[in-house]
Amino acid sequence: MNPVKALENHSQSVWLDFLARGFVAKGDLQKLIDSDGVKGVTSNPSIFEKAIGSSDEYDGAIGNALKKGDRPVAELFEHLAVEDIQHAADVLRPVYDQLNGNDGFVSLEVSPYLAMDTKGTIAEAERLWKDVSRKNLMVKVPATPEGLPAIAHLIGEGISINITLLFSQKVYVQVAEAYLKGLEKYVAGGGDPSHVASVASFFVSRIDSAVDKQLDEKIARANDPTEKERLAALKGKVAIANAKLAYQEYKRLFSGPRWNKLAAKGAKPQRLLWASTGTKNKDYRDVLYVEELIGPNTVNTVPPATLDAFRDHGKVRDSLEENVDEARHVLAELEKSGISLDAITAELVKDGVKLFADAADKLYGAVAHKRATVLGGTIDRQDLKLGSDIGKAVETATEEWRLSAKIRRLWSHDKSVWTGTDEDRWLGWLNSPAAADVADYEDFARRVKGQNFSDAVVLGMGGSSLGPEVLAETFAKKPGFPKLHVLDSTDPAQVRAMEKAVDIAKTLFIVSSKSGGTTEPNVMKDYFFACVSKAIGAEKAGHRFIAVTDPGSSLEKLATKQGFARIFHGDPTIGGRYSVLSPFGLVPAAAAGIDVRTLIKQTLAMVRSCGPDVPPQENPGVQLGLAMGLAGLDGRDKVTIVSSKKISDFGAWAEQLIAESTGKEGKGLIPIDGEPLGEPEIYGNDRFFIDISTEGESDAAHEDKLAALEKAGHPVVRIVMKSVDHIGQEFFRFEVATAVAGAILGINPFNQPDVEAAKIKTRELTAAFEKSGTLPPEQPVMSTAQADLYTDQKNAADLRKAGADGDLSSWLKAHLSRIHADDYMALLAYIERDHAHIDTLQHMRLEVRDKRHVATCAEFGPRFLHSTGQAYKGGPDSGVFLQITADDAEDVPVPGQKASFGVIKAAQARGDFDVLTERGRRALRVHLKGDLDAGLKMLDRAIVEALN
Ligand SMILES: O=P(O)(O)OC[C@H]1O[C@](O)(CO)[C@@H](O)[C@@H]1O
Ligand SMILES: O=C[C@H](O)[C@H](O)COP(=O)(O)O
Repeated sequence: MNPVKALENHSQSVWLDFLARGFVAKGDLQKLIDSDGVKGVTSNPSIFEKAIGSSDEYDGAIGNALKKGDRPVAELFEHLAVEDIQHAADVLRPVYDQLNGNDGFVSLEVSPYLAMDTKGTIAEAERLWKDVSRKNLMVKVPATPEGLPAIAHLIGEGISINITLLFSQKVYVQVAEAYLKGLEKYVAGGGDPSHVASVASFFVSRIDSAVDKQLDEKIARANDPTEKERLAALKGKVAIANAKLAYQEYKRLFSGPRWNKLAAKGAKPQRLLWASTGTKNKDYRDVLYVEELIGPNTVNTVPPATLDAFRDHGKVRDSLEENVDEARHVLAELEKSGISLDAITAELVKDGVKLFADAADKLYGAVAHKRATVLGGTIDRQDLKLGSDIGKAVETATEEWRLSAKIRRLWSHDKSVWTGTDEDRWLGWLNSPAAADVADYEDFARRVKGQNFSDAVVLGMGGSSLGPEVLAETFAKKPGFPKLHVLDSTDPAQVRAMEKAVDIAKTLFIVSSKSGGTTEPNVMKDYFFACVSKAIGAEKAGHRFIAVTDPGSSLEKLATKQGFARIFHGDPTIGGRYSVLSPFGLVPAAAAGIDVRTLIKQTLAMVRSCGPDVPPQENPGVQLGLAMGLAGLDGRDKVTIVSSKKISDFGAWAEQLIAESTGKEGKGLIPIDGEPLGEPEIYGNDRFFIDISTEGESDAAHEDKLAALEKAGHPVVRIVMKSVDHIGQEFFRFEVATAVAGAILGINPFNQPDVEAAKIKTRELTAAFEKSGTLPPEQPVMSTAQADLYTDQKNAADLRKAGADGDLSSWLKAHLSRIHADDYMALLAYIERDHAHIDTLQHMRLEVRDKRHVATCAEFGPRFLHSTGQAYKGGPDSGVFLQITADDAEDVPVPGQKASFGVIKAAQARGDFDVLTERGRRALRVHLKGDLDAGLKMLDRAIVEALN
């Protein structure tokens, strides 16, 4: 008789420790049921990894599943696994029915990532039970300390459970106890226990592998030949002895009054299942762990090779209760040898969880890769060319992130990914795209359209303005919708320019401030509220205003009082710079007629690509973040963003995200936005390039330049967006990347401690103004008819030492001579941000870059204060700053207060400058007098001269 089939005569069931789609579909499982009497199937993450991850068997199924809609990688895997388990369960169903539900089971394991999470295990097991929806399913739960209560709970709900990763007799008793407790609860609740089944998967061969290793070490060290022999005699014996004794416990546990009471109600004993029965040591018989463990009411789940071997040459006898005393002796001998089986089994549980988690990582990585391949251009491409040093560092960190589950921890709001301060409170952005109330945005958009507004103006700063600005600059005006503008300045000329650019009587104002307390949006609101009141009457003015603010803010109160048309609430667990995919970006988007539904849909593809279930290696956000962070630690901390024409404003948003998030505690990344791409010679070794464009935009000349940079040893990241409609994908990718880079740099990427310092100084100055009507006097270090120069004593002394004397040129020369390799130079201009001024500043910065081979920034105040300003003050001390202020040709009053826009701007510039110099930064302020354009030209010439 077929030895496998013969096991039936010994009341032992054989299950198959294997599963694959084709194997079931082609009828191979059925054949084993028919010929060998196989009565069940077990799966585990390693089995699925081999089936799905290491073959192309499932590629078609993955493609089909994705045709019905994209989904997270874990869900995609689960979809395939559930289908496989259902197919196998259906093939085994006749066995189940024939044996009255006593056999014919298929097992599916909960995620190994949940092995230390009771609640998570319960939720997942319940979900799998429901999704598979087959009576002959067993959900596998590990026998970890956290798994045990989950087992009792799930059995208590009538769910059949296979307890896995069980190695020790002591834990086995706890497992049986959990089963009994669960059954008692189920029965007490009126459940019929005859529908509940359970097996305790007692692992065998892994024990021998671990014990033999220690025995071999002891044998090698022992001098006494008798001792060597005694130790050698234990090899290959312990696992079987351990299992035999567990079976004795089984007999005890499933007899006696407590059990009889349950049995009387129809409960089935929880059978011991011998798992891990494939022989690992080639010196042992390949059927060892089957032959020696044959006994009634047990199961042996065997891998296909062991099944074949046993069919071929297995010997069947009732072996399980043979030599039980000998088994005790083997374990006592082991103890005597100083080898602790308890320690080994405890280690094996941990190791088992890790092995299955490793397999799951590999599996999820493979599924993520297949998903990305099927979706193709739906997900924006990213190509990292990092060079060997940074490349290797990223590889090492990728493995470290995988091993320490950091991306899953990041998604589960674990602050220990960063500094352990309060980062867990600032992660709402991870879910904001999925949580977006698209229907509400669409309704809002319809209402806006219905009112025939000519313009919509966002009044806000930093995170509240830069995202909307990217949208306004990237998307063309939509027919029927207002043109979107953004105002983020206190410069009087800029405020007036906006007033002139729009038709006040037909404009919608969106006042955006998370805190509600930021000075700029409040004064801008006061100004335009007065303008609108004048144009259409005070009582109607509120109808033209919308507020976007966090619940309970002062802005919300004011908006309610002034009768704003609508108040959208932000999420207080999202910081400003991470808020673009929340109402702060989506309200302006909807107002401008941008298709929010499509924007969110496209974004979610990247959210899934960066998900907790996508291992670091395949996770584009993690890869970019590791590269940015590690390059930064390697001295390449100038993240140079090269945005193509169609998304030219993207860098302005990314700049805030990167600088305000990472630039603190003397560390951080300095984003460089707006420098056109140059030849390799003009760059120092402190650069990290990110080239971002939409498909088809790049040309050969641009590609050659990037290739030359790569060749010169600069790390270059290329991101190609399918179209501008994918902008949300880039917002999300960069948010994840920045959070990851923050972890690498060891800072809290969600606070902005140094911005506050400048705000305090500004408040002091404006308060002084409100009292006295003037700002406190200041003393220039040099004064001419065209310009005054200001700085603190320390800077002045240093500059004088470096040759600064009576003229502007000498001061500038001295200042610019302080720029050294790997420094950056930043122009901080508190003037109107218009095309002409942007061009002038560009000319100045490029002169500095090309002559000094350093990174440059051209920023406008006060907007950069809410953006890169954090890094300039709190980041690495490698900045050389030239602040530019000017007389305002025309000042603009702020209704209801003494301080005008011009005064506020002046106070902001001084507050900023004071903090820079207090922090010992190299800073000089030039105040241009008279005509601004003439002054700028003069300064431009002076800079060129100073550089030559
Ligand atoms: O939305 P709020 O609260 O007005 O803040 C605007 C900006 O100011 C900052 O807090 C910095 O000052 C940014 O982080 C933020 O995006
Ligand atoms: O339930 C089955 C177990 O997961 C399997 O038997 C483990 O076997 P291994 O030790 O060969 O990995």
